[in-house]
Amino acid sequence: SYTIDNQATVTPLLSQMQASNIGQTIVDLSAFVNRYYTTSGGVSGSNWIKNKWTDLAAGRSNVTVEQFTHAAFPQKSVILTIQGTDNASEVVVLGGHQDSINTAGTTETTKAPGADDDASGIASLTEAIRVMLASNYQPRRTIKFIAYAAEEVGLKGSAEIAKKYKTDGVKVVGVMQLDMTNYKGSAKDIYLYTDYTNAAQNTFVANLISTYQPTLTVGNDSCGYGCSDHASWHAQGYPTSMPFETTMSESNPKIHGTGDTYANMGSQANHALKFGRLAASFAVELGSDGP
Ligand SMILES: N[C@H](Cc1ccc(I)cc1)C(=O)NO
Ligand SMILES: [Zn+2]
Ligand SMILES: [Zn+2]
Repeated sequence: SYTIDNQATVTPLLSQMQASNIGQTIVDLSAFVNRYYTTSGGVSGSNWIKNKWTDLAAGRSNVTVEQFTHAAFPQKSVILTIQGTDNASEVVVLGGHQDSINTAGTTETTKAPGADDDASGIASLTEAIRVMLASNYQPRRTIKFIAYAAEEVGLKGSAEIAKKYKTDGVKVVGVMQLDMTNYKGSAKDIYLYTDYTNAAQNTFVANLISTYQPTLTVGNDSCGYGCSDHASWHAQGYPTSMPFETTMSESNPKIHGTGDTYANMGSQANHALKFGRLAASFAVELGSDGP
């Protein structure tokens, strides 16, 4: 039962979140020549996220940041864990992918800034992490933020992690995927994708938006294939949601090339802020539930 009853905690967090911080993270991540899963840029991008999230976690005894080593490629996923208190065995997952790609072929020197796809998602999550940790928020459930490696080449990072969690019997109660959050290409603000996701959780996400961001408009659409890392978790039977920046037909035409830049999104992160706020409300409302 998806109750929304943590307004006293969530509302102040959302007001502390700033588009400028999200924009800076997009700029920093898209400064790597690329973040491809097999290049030095991909390895460096992973280390950048690890260091950034470690800085945010400083001084918090119940917060850890680790890199997940993948068997088949060098780029590591990054996992920040906020350990729960009295319901810690139940886990809430929020993710985005850190890798970028240039469909012309991505070598050591090929430009693939990946500002929207998916530095924007990582940046939205990072701002949610910042305010949650700065406010010393203590969840009852365990909350995990994950920057997946190797999404562009077949959801490889998330597939390995989701399979491991299933094998280990981890009770993941909900997953949110943020992949592309800053290109405002459609009429409505947030589109909840209906395939490879969970309908009941999607209704909860829509209710989070109407409760905490009532001026925003919500639509639905579908990808028709496993279009991001939520599909890896869905395959393992976990409930997922993917709030997306546009309809499928109006998606960002610049992705997977040299033009996916912060400048080409107007050098502002106002759209991504909506998704960061949605991520924070999802994390706190689900994270605050007891056993
Ligand atoms: N396939 C996805 C991009 C993508 C995802 C959803 C929609 I709608 C349009 C485009 C991808 O490249 N993820 O990194
Ligand atoms: Zn992509
Ligand atoms: Zn993507």
